[in-house]
Amino acid sequence: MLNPGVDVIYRYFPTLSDSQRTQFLQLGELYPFWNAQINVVSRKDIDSLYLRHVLHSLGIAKFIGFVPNTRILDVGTGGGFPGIPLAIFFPEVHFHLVDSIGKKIKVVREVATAIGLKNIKADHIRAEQVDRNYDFVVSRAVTRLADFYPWVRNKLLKKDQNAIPNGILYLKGGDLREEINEARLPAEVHPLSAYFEEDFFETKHLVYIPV
Ligand SMILES: C[S@@+](CC[C@H](N)C(=O)[O-])C[C@H]1O[C@@H](n2cnc3c(N)ncnc32)[C@H](O)[C@@H]1O
Repeated sequence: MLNPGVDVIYRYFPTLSDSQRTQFLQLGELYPFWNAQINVVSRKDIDSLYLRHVLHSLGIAKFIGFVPNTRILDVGTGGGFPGIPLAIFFPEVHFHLVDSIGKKIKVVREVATAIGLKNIKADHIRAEQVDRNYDFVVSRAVTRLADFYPWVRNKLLKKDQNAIPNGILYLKGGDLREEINEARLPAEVHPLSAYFEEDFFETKHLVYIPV
């Protein structure tokens, strides 16, 4: 099957504005360009950018519609996933993208500047060193939940302003039971196959941990 292009994003999110559609379209040129210089997405995956990276990141937007001025930390964002697709989707929400590898943050900044994203700040810093507070922490494929949770549990604001309590929204593949049991957390697991019909999502989940 041919790898889907930006149309897969337009199809699952039919109410995007013209400027959002343009921004998503621009990602299709920017990521192959930057990825050839600084590896942020596995090279075999770059042809499936929209399905495996952009749409996957937007699984979070199917689960929750953040209210304006929500503050979100993306831990271990790499080249900007899930933070950049979410920042395009939620232009009135503030995103802080961090990664411990500086050259990945360079790619995030270059992409954000090129598409005119104003609602993100990207910093080369380890998650453990971030000293601000947020409504939600988002992340994809960084480390096991048992290790991840201690990095971020003190960074969540007590006061909720969204439809669900503040917490962690973690995109994960594979069998999660062992990991969730190990972390001993009150995690909810939401299969992304409930939102997206492509085979890729059969094994993909969104883990929500209210804090
Ligand atoms: C497998 S990559 C995933 C990148 C991105 N989230 C994605 O899904 O494409 C994991 C990333 O987490 C970053 N990372 C690992 N530990 C970190 C920490 N303690 N603080 C910040 N970033 C970290 C790594 O530098 C790497 O870029």
